[in-house]
Amino acid sequence: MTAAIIDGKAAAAALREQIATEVARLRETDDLQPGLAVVLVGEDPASQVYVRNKGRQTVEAGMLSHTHRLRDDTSETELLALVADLNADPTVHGILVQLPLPPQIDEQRVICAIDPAKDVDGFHPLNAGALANGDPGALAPCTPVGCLLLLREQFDNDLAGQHALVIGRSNIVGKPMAQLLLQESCTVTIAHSRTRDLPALCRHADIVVAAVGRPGMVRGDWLKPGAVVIDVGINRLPGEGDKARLVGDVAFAEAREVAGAITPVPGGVGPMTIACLLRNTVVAACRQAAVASRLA
Ligand SMILES: NC(=O)C1=CN([C@@H]2O[C@H](COP(=O)(O)OP(=O)(O)OC[C@H]3O[C@@H](n4cnc5c(N)ncnc54)[C@H](OP(=O)(O)O)[C@@H]3O)[C@@H](O)[C@H]2O)C=CC1
Ligand SMILES: Nc1nc(=O)c2c([nH]1)NC[C@@H]1CN(c3ccc(C(=O)N[C@@H](CCC(=O)O)C(=O)O)cc3)C=[N+]21
Repeated sequence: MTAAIIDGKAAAAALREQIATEVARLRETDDLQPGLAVVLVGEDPASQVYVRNKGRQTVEAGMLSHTHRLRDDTSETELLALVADLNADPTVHGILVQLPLPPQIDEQRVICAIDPAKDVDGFHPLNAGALANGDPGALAPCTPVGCLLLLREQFDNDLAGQHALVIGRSNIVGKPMAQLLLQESCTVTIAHSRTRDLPALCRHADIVVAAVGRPGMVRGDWLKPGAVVIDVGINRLPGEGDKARLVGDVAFAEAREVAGAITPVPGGVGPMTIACLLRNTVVAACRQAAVASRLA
């Protein structure tokens, strides 16, 4: 079997189209222009690319984009002061502080300082708790929501009863992914670095979401034939000349021979993450302005 390739780039473009339509309507009828502030501390090249793409796509959707670039040696106090300013700024409806942060800054303290209503990453404990409670209004983390939208499309919106294996248990991807799949009535297994016999677990899974950060870790012969594979991993390997080559956490060529459908890297989950960030920003803006949204 050769797997269908799940086109995240196209799905993300379609979602951004819907978002742009909704933003145009909000600006016209409610005089509301959703605004997203992105804060980048330091100069990690991958983060720079990501932050640039976000800024561009925010503007293309008709929204306001505020980008704050801070030095690598920024103190926690300085960053918390900026977050407080953004919390108080009525033109900012969504705040994203790019992770990871340099070691002198306590990430949890910064995440907790963001107004939960503006926490479009869905990382604040209040939003994480709302997601765990199954609150449909929770602002949920963008990457797992993007994965879920791709999965729903594969399963005609009915994931009930599917065996889902999530590899990785971070607060950003693995844990919220598991919560969302559970909410869809999947039977969910969460694997991590201490999991025993991951290949055997994987062979039982109808859905595999790999969010590990290890290039090509999930092998073709780990997969149940026909499984749907969502590859969250973004790993940069040395490529031709000084260009990096992006690869996922799944050995793509092998997996393609066994899986029913698989996301590529790049062009899979990554573009969906940004589209979902824009969507969360519109939803957050509508709530802050007490205006009905047609997106949520
Ligand atoms: N496409 C996108 O939009 C995004 C992509 N990413 C990418 O996804 C990947 C994961 O990101 P993130 O969740 O932040 O990463 P973390 O490093 O925070 O988490 C990695 C997880 O993988 C687990 N793990 C590590 N080694 C193994 C192993 N050998 N077997 C099983 N599990 C293992 C770890 O287990 P333990 O907890 O035991 O240490 C941990 O839970 C990265 O490549 C990242 O770049 C991230 C965010 C967005
Ligand atoms: N507060 C916070 N929120 C995040 O959501 C967050 C973060 N910090 N830190 C870093 C990770 C990583 N992440 C990506 C998003 C999009 C692509 C993406 O668009 N990738 C393109 C390729 C882009 C390229 O060429 O580098 C693709 O996969 O096709 C990648 C990675 C969000 N993250």
